[in-house]
Amino acid sequence: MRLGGRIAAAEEVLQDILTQRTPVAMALRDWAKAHRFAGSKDRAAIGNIVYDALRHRSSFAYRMDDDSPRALAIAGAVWGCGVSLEQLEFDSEDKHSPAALTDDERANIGGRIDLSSAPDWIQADVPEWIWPAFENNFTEDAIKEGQALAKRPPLDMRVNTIKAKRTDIATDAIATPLSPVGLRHPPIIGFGRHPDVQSTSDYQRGKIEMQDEGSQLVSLLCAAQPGDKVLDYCAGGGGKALALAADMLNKGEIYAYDIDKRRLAPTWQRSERAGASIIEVIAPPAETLPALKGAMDRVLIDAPCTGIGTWRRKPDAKWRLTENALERRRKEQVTVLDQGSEFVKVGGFLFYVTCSMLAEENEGQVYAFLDRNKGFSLLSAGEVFEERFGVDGPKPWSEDGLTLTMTPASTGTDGFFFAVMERTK
Ligand SMILES: C[S@@+](CC[C@H](N)C(=O)[O-])C[C@H]1O[C@@H](n2cnc3c(N)ncnc32)[C@H](O)[C@@H]1O
Repeated sequence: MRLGGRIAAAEEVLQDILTQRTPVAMALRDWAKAHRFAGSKDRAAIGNIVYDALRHRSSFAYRMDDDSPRALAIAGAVWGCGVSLEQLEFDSEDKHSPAALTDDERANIGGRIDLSSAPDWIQADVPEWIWPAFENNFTEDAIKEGQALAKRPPLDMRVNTIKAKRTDIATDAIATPLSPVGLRHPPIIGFGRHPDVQSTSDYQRGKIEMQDEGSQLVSLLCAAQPGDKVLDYCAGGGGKALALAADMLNKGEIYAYDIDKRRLAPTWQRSERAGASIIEVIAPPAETLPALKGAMDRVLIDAPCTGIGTWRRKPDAKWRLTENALERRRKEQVTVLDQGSEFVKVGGFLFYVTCSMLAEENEGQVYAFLDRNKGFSLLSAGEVFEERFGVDGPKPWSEDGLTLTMTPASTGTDGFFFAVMERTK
C-alpha cells in the first residue's frame, strides 16, 4: 500500500473507534480481516497512525482545527510518524488515497495554530473532565505528565530468574534503568514495529515475560522473601505473581486469586512455562481461600482501577473513561482492600498497587482504609525503593514521603502507585 492508502485506512479505523466505541485493537483487527491485501508492514503503519492519533487526540484536533477522523489520521501520520507535508500530496490516480489536502489543512499541518495557546488539558492530552483531579496531583508538572502519557511506550520484558540471567537472553534489547531483571526495546520510531518477542525461543521456554518496568518494580517493592506465604488477591493473568515467584527464588507459597475466573485462567499455563512451581491458583468459588485468613506474610492488592498509567499503550481507554467508571473502580478498591487485608497476619504486610495516577484511587484509598482499620500502619516505600534500586536512578513522585507514584515522566515506566502497610494488631 502507498502512504495515501495507509492514511485512508487509518481514517476508517479511527471512524470505527470514535463513532462505535470499538476498542482500538479490535478495530485494527477487523480492518485487517476485511482487507486481506494489506501486508504486515501496512498493518503496522496503519496501527502507528491510529495509536498516535488517539494518544494526542485533543492536541492534534486543536492544531488541525478539526477533530474528524480524517484530520486525526493526517495529524497522526505527520506529527506521530514523521511524514512530511510533501509526502502528503497524494497521488490522484490512486483510488485508495484520501481526497487531496485543502489549503486550510496544509496551513494547519504547517503549524498555523500554536498549541501553547490551548487550554492546559488539551496541551496535556488529558480528557477535560478528569483534568482538575490530574492537575491536583501533579500541579505545575501536570502538562508534562500528561504529555509523557501521550508518548509511544517502550516494549519491556522481565527476565525470569528462575530460568535465566539477564545476560543469558539472546536479544538486542537494552537493560532497563531501574529493574535489575528488565530488558527494553525503546519506543518505535516512524512506521517501525517492535520485534515479536513472543515468537522467540527465550519467551516460549519461559525465560522472559512481557512486563512493563513499572509492574516489575512494584512486584520487587513487595520485597517478598524465599519461604514467605504470599497472597496475590487480584492476580488477573498472574503477571505480578510470576514476578514475585522469581524474586522469592521459587521458594515459599504464592496463592493467586482473582474474582474473575477468565482473567485468572492464563496463570496456570504461565506459571508452568516459567517453572514457578510455588504458585497455587485459587479460582472462584475459592473454597480454600478462607483458610488463609490471618496467615499471610504478604498480601498484594493490585486493585482494579481506571488504568490511567497505561494510557501510552491503551490510548482509546483515555477517551472512553467516564466518571461512572471511576466511581465503580473506587468502590471496588474499597472492597478489595477490606477483603484482602483480612488475610494479612499480625506483623505481615499489605501492599496496595494501582496503575492509576489519581489521588482518589491512590493515597485517598490508602488513608481511608487506614481510618477504617486501626490495626494497620503506613510504612515508607521510598526506603525500600532506594534499597532495591539505588539512589542514582530516576525517582518516583511521593506526595506524603511514604507512598510512591511512578509515571512515564518521572521514572520512564507506566504509571503505578505503590503503598506498603504493616498489620500491627
Ligand atoms: C489490575 S488487575 C490485576 C492485574 C494482575 N495483578 C497482573 O499483574 O496481571 C485487577 C484485578 O482485580 C480483580 N478484582 C476486581 N474485584 C475483585 C474482588 N472483589 N476480589 C478479587 N479480585 C477482584 C479483577 O478481576 C482484575 O483482574
